[in-house]
Amino acid sequence: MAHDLNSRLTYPNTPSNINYLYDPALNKGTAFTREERDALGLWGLLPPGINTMSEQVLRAMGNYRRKTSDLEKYIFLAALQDRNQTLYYRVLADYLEEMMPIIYTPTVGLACQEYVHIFRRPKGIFVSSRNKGKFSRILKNWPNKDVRVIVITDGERILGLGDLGVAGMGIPVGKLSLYTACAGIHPSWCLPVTIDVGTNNVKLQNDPLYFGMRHDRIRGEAYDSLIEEFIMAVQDNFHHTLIQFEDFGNINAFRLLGRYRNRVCTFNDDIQGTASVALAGMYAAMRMIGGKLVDQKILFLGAGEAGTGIGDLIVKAMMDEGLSQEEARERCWFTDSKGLIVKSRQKLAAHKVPYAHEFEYQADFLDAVKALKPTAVVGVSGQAKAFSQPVLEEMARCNERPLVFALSNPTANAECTALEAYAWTDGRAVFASGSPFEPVNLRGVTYEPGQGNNAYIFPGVGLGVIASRAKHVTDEMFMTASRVLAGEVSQEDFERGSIYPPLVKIREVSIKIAAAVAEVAFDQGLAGVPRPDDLRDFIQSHVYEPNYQSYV
Ligand SMILES: O=C([O-])CC(=O)C(=O)O
Ligand SMILES: [Mg+2]
Repeated sequence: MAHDLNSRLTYPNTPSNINYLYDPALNKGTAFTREERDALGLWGLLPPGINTMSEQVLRAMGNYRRKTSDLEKYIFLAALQDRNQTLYYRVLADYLEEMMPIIYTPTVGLACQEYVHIFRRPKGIFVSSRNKGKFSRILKNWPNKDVRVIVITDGERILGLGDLGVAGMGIPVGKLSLYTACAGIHPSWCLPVTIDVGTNNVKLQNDPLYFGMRHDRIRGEAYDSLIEEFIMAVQDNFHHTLIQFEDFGNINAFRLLGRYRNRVCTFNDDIQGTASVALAGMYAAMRMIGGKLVDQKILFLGAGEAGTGIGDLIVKAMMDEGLSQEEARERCWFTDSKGLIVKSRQKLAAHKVPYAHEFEYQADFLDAVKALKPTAVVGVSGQAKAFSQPVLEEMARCNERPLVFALSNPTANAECTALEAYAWTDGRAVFASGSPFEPVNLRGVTYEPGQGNNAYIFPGVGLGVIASRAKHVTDEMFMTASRVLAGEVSQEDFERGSIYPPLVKIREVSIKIAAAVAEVAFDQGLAGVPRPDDLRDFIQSHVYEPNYQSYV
């Protein structure tokens, strides 16, 4: 079956000779064999010599490393994806650690900010307020009919960078590259989507090169009906398609998740994927330093999607360990832009209410840390440097091993750097960040903290859901993914200061997560296929390897 998948021709019609060179899904460049050149009429359209894929990788890497800025590297890889998809995924698979910070956070953030300036070719599908009533027809314009996973954004909250309108498209594109690179989801199954409902970013609206809708963001019923139309258009056109919501604003994200999670196959990565990777970090930290999850007192900086998502999943995990919901919630505390969330605060958004405890209000984060003495601080605010020296020193004063998760993205938005986390806690912090940091050397000790990024979660969860054809994506699937991920962290990882496995293992880990998630789908009666005898084999049979197919 694996062979079938990897040798499958994805072209809908019979391609002409030139399509073999210009369709990125078909192109092999100088690697077309003699026999293929004979059969497809390619002689003369290529230099006469024939390269192996390894030689092509060598050339691509030479060109990649010649680029002197990260943005240029991003543009190079985007162009490689546009011309030779197989080689692009080969290079990603072979050099994932090196390329992850380019195709993903932090550089993808910069690429979105510069999107309308660096734009070459469109990737994915754009629907906008202009196309209202025609979404289903627009999806028919997409050449691949077997779409299994969509990542959609409306560009309102791109990483910690805010409203980037249609320029948010870089995010679905990047996430789906990771679906293929990390979990071997076939590229032809992947569809990035941006729904352009306008932007409130005045700078973009006034940029002469901006090519999104220049009106303010549509809100209320008009907005909801565009989303509804899109969700229905997906059901009309494709079967069993997972829809991942990405980087929507808080004002919409929770409501949409609530509305669709039991109707279609969907999840919100910023709420649920981030929650799952953070919970995995907590589980791994408990293995590393001893202690129990239920004994933690967690203070979140930021009460948006990530914060609430993490809080809710941690509460479930604590309930698994015997606490009541009430008791579990009492171990999670939140601050937002107005300070500590407590009972006496007026007009709290619905998702914050369960965490409004009886306590003295604190306007300032440092004061909240001093008053509460948390065992963990989790930064999900997008506010660079909010874990200041006094905050981290206070954490180190009341904890032998304070947990410090600076999860905001990209790197420049992290609540503290790795160096700050170690330097201001005498090297005792258990640190994780959403975006990558270089290893830190402090007084002769080297720390290589892990990346607590949802990239460890969504590709594997997605593969498990796609393979099992699960009807819905459940919290149990994310909790299972957290346990599997935490279990993959080795003693060696702990010794270098990491509570996540190294990125080189991400493919192997994603496949384990996928098998465990599929198991949950079968156990919960949500699967759309019969339970296979060997789950591992079954998952493996859905995994794409970036090798050239033979055309003769
Ligand atoms: O994309 C990432 O690196 C993680 C994420 O979902 C976000 O920050 O919005
Ligand atoms: Mg996101």
